[in-house]
Amino acid sequence: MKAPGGSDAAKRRAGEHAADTVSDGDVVGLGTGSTAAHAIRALGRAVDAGLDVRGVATSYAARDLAREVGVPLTDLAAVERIDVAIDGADQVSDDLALIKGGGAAHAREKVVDAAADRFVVVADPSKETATLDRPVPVEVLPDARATVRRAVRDHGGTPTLRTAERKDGPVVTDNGNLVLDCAFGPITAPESLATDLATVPGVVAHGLFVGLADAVHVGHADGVRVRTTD
Ligand SMILES: O=C[C@H](O)[C@H](O)[C@H](O)COP(=O)(O)O
Repeated sequence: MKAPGGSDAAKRRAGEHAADTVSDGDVVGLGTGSTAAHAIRALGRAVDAGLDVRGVATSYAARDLAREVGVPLTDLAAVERIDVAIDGADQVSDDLALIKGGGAAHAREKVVDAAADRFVVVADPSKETATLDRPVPVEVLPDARATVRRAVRDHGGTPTLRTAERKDGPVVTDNGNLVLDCAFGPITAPESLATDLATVPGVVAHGLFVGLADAVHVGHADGVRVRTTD
């Protein structure tokens, strides 16, 4: 479930600004979505100009784009740590908690973003909010969808199975699983909800990213504002 789109120019400024922080020799987590795509394209140009990096893709889409623009890739399964991850978000709260997974890529994104020494979020101002309140994407094992639905309701949420737009039936993730978009209203305690959802059997990964982001680069008409937790 995608957030209503912000300005592409703002996304591009944020993506390019974050790509500029990558150093020679870095292993770089390549996020998914329209904002992270600008960072991948900027990295491709930097590689053309001589930057030596290896990318770790968070989805088929990120991998295909990296190949297209010439960012050399390594496998997620082959790396133990990542120098910097650059990734988008569907919502960013005042204290840099995130909702991710609008493109159903949050399971691999969480592995990559959490493994990064520096996790940089790229966003446009439409993603900023005081309190997270969008539905939380929850990737589930297909056979666990009914039991997970019940558990989400027990935690006060309203789950909706994500359906595909140009295919009949549900969205199937890059990992072969399904996604429940779970509405909780305003999320005043994201850390405890994150723990509750992570412990439900059958949940592969959810889209609440709490305490992971080191910085958020927000693109504006006149430049980029960098937000940190400090
Ligand atoms: O699953 C998708 C990801 O979490 C994206 O990073 C997120 O949906 C933001 O995408 P966009 O930059 O296109 O708004």
